[in-house]
Amino acid sequence: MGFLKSFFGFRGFKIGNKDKMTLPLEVIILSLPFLGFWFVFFWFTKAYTTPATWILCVVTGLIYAFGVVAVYRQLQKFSFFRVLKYRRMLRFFLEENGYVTEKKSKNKDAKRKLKYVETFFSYKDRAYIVTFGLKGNKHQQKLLKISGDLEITFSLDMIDMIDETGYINYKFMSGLLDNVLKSSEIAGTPKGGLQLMKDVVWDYIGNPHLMIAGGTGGGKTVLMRSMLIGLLKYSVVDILDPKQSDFVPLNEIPVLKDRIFSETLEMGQRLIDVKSFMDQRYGQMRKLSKAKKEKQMEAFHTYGLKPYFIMVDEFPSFMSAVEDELGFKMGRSAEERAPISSMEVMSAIKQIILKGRQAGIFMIIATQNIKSDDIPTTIRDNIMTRVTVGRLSNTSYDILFPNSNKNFKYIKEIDGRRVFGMGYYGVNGESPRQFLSPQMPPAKDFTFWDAYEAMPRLELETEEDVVVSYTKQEFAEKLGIHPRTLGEITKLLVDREFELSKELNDGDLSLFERIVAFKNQTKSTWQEAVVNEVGEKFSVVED
Ligand SMILES: Nc1ncnc2c1ncn2[C@@H]1O[C@H](COP(=O)(O)OP(=O)(O)OP(=O)(O)O)[C@@H](O)[C@H]1O
Repeated sequence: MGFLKSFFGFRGFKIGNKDKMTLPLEVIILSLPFLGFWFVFFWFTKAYTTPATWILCVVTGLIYAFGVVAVYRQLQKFSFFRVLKYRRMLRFFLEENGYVTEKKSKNKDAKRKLKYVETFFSYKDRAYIVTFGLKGNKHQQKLLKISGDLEITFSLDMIDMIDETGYINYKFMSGLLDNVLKSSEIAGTPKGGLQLMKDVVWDYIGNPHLMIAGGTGGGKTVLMRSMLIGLLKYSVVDILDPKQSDFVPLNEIPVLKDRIFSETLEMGQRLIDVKSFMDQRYGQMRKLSKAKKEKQMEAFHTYGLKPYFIMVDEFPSFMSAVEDELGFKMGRSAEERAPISSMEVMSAIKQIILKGRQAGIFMIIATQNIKSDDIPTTIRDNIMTRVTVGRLSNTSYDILFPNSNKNFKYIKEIDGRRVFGMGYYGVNGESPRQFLSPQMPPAKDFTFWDAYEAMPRLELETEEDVVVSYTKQEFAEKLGIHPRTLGEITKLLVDREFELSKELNDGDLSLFERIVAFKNQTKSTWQEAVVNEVGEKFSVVED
C-alpha cells in the first residue's frame, strides 16, 4: 500500500455509493449455505407442493436468521468486517451532514446520484485512518474540524492528525482495554521513558514534567502510586503531600524513608534544596563534559546520573499553604517570619520546571479541577505532559489541552466493564488521546505497600560517586590505540580473570596506560604487556 501510495498516489478505495452494498452482500453470503441447502433439497426431492416442507423451510429460515445475526456480530471482531462497517457509517455520516454534491444528469427522471467529498478509510497497525481530500473544496474549513464528530460517530479515540499537501488524515485508535497495564507492571528507563500503557510512554526528557488532573475519586493517587512502582526501580523520588493523607504513611518504607514531606515549611525547604542540588548537578555535569572534551554538554544520563522526581499532590492547595504560611504579611515581626519565604519557594519551583530537564530533575504535580489562576502560567506552560483521570470540568480540559477540538467525555464503563482512571493523555499543544490508568490488581494479589517494601533504596550521586565513563571509541582515543586493539587488551585481561568496570572509566585508565607504555617501550606483544601488569592469572595470589 505504501508503495502504491508513493508511486501512484493510491490511497485505497474512496467512500461512495458502493459502501451501501456491503451489508446486503454480507447477509447474502452468510445466507448462502441455507439457500444452497434448500435449493438442492427441492431440486432432488421436487417437494415444492408439500406444505409441510415449506413450513419446515420457513421455520428453519427464521432460526437461521438468528444465527446470521449472531455470526454477523462475531465477525465484527475481525478487522476486515469492522472496516466494512465503519465505511458504511462514514458514508452515512457524509451524506447526512452534507459532505456530498448531487451528480447532474440530463435525464430528469433518472435516480438522484450523490458524489461524496473525497474520503478514504484504511486500517493499519490497529489504527483506523480517515483521509479527506481538501484541495480547496467548499468543505475544507469544516473538514479541518471534523475529528470530534467522527469520534462520536465511531466511538473511537482520535490519537493523531496528520497534514499532507491537499489531504488531512485523522488517526483513530481502538482497543483501549487491550493496551492497559497493571499497576505492578509499570516500568521505565533512566533514559526517559516511563510506560503508562502498552502504547503510551511518558518521554520525560522530551516532554518534561507531568501534570495529573482529576476530580475527587478519579484515580490520581492510584496513578501516582503506580508510577512510583516504575520510577523507584531506577530513580529517586521525593513526595510532597500537603493533605498529609495518601503518601505520609509510606514514610516508614525504606525506599521512601525521609523522602515524604508534609509540613509547609519542610516542603518549601525541600524545593529550595532540590534547586540547589540541581545547580550542583549542573556543575558536576560541566566537569564531566569537560573531561570528555565534549563540544556540548549532554543530558544527565550520559554521565551515569539517575533521574530525580519530585511529586507534589494537590499542588494548588500546596501553593496556597506556602502563600499563607511563608508569604509576606504586614505586621509580622522578624521572629514570627518563617526562615524561608514564599518567593524563594516559587522561584525554586520555576527554576526546576525551566531548567530541570537536562539535569534529570522532573516534577509531577497533581491537582483536582483546575482554574486559570490556580497555577502560574510560567509553571503551567512548561509542564509539557498532561494526564487526566476521572471526571473533570470543561474549564480544566480547556486549560490542559488548549485548542483541542475533542469532545471530552467521562467514561466509567467500557464494553460493560467498570473501569477506573479513565481520562486523556497528551503533550501541551498537541491533540490528546484517550488514556486508561494502570489498573490496581485486587488486594489479595497485590498491595503498593508490599511492592515498595521489596524495592531497594537508590541514592542520588554525590560528587565523589561521579566518575567519568567512556565509550570504547572514546577510551581508545584517550590511549591513542585502535578500538580493536582495546578489545584485544580487554579480552586478555578478562581471560586472566581481571575484573573491569562495566563502563570503562577514569579508574581503569592508568592500568591501560601502563600496558600501552610497556608494549611501546619493550616492543613486546600485547599478551606479554598484560601479563606483566596482572600476571598469568590475576586472581591467583603469588608468594
Ligand atoms: N487505576 C485504578 N485501578 C483500580 N481502582 C482504581 C484505580 N483508580 C482509582 N481506583 C478506585 O477509585 C478509588 C479512588 O481513587 P483515588 O484515591 O486514586 O482517587 P483520587 O483522584 O486520588 O481522589 P482524591 O482527589 O479524593 O484524593 C480508589 O480507592 C480505587 O478503589
